[in-house]
Amino acid sequence: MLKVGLTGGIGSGKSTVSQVFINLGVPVFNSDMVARNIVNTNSKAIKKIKSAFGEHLYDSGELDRKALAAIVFTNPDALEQLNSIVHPLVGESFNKWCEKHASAPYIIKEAAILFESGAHQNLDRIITVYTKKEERIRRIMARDNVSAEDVEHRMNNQWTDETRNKLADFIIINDDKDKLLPQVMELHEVLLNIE
Ligand SMILES: CC(C)(COP(=O)(O)OP(=O)(O)OC[C@H]1O[C@@H](n2cnc3c(N)ncnc32)[C@H](O)[C@@H]1O)[C@@H](O)C(=O)NCCC(=O)NCCS
Ligand SMILES: Nc1ncnc2c1ncn2[C@@H]1O[C@H](COP(=O)(O)OP(=O)(O)OP(=O)(O)O)[C@@H](O)[C@H]1O
Repeated sequence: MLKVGLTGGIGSGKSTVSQVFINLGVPVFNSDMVARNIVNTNSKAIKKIKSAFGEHLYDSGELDRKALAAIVFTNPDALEQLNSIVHPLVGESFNKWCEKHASAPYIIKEAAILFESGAHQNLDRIITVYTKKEERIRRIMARDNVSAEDVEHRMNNQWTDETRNKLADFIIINDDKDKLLPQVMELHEVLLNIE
C-alpha cells in the first residue's frame, strides 16, 4: 500500500485538500486530530504533560490548549519536549490505522509538521499545499479569531514554504478554492497508478 504524506504550513489548506481526497474515497489520517485526542485521553501523555508544564493545565478536566500553546509556541525547548511526548504516540496510532486500511490503493497522512518531525521518512510520496504566507495569516486570523502574532509564532516553529516545496514530490497551489478540485483529481490519478 502506498503511503502518501500531505503537509503544508499553518493555514495552507491541508484540511480543505484532505476533504477532497476523502470525497474521492481515500482514507486520510489526520495527525492534528489524533494528537488532540491523545492529550485528552492517553494517561501516560497526560501525566507527562502535567509534570512538564503544570497540573493546572487540566483543571477543567480537559487540556487547556490555549494555555499550553502560549507556553510552547514561544519556547522551542518546551515545544520539543511536548513533541517528544505526543509524536511517538501519534506514530503508533498511525501504524495501527494503516493495518486497518491495508486494502486501500493508497492512504494519506495529513500533518502540518511532517518534515519537521521526521515522519516523511516512513512515507512513499509527499504532497505539500502551498499558499502565500500573508494569505495563510489572513485565513487563520479569520478562522480562529487569533492575532497575526499568534499565527507567526506557530510559523516560526515550522519550516518555510521554500523548504517544503523543495522536498515535496507534488505541490498543490491553493490560491483559489475553484482550482483545488482539478489539481487533486489529477494527483489522485497519478497516485492510483504508482506501482
Ligand atoms: C499546543 C497545542 C495544545 C495547541 O492546540 P491548538 O488547538 O491551539 O492547535 P492545534 O493542535 O489545532 O494545531 C493548529 C496548528 O498549529 C500548528 N502546530 C501544532 N502543533 C505544532 C507543533 N508541534 N509544531 C509546529 N506547529 C504546530 C499546526 O499548523 C497545526 O495545524 C497543540 O497544538 C499540541 O498539542 N501540539 C503538539 C502536538 C503536535 O505536534 N500536533 C500536531 C501534529 S502531530
Ligand atoms: N483557496 C481558499 N480560499 C479561501 N479560503 C480558503 C482556501 N482554502 C482554505 N481556505 C480557508 O482557510 C482556512 C484554513 O484552511 P484549512 O483549515 O484547510 O488549513 P490547514 O492547513 O488545515 O490549517 P491548520 O494548519 O491550522 O490545520 C479555512 O477557514 C478554510 O476554509
